Amino acid sequence: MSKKDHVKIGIVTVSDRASRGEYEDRGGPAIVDYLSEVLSSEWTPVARVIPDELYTITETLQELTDLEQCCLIVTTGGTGPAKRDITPEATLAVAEKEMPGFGELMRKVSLEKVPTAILSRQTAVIRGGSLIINLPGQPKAIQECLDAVFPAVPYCIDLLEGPYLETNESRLVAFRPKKK
Ligand SMILES: Nc1ncnc2c1ncn2[C@@H]1O[C@H](COP(=O)(O)OP(=O)(O)OP(=O)(O)O)[C@@H](O)[C@H]1O
Ligand SMILES: Nc1nc2c(c(=O)[nH]1)N[C@H]1C(S)=C(S)[C@@H](COP(=O)(O)O)O[C@H]1N2
Repeated sequence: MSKKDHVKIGIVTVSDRASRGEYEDRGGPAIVDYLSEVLSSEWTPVARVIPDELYTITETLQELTDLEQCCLIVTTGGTGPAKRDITPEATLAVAEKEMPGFGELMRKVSLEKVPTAILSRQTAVIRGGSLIINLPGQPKAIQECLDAVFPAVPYCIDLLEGPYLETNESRLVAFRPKKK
């Protein structure tokens, strides 16, 4: 089976309360909806809802990269300053390379929406063939952040020698400096 036939995208909700069932997870489904709208090529979500525990987050990210071989993993939640917010630390703990431009751009565009955007320490990293992107927990932050960075995501995955992601160009145009 070629990589193109089996494109997996990891979706990780990091929330104590959603993982305990105290509220319904709206973050994971919002990421699935976003990707379904933007991507025209086929893909399969691999979703997890986990608590804000360092070991659980690193273990989940390792599973989705090393075992599931997801080309892209999007996390939501746990990026703020509160004691239990440790998603960026867990992401950096499994990283081979940090991609600081993602966090910089997402905070810049988010600041046009909310003054508290600077409270998110969200980042992005590379591990093996996976790009991991952190998003804040507020479900509305998902589209706000992904619209800004997603044009660069398919080319980043090309550079990782992953699958060729295609987008619905009426919704979002992927920028590829070098055409296939
Ligand atoms: N998965 C989710 N589904 C729905 N709403 C969410 C989700 N995650 C976060 N939120 C909302 O966004 C707010 C900020 O998210 P944050 O990640 O800081 O959560 P929190 O307040 O630390 O608590 P928890 O980890 O229990 O979700 C939450 O208080 C909640 O109202
Ligand atoms: N686009 C966007 N970014 C945002 C927000 C938002 O509503 N929209 N919320 C901010 C708030 S209030 C916090 S505390 C931080 C961290 O959120 P998290 O701990 O839920 O990840 O993200 C910030 N970034």
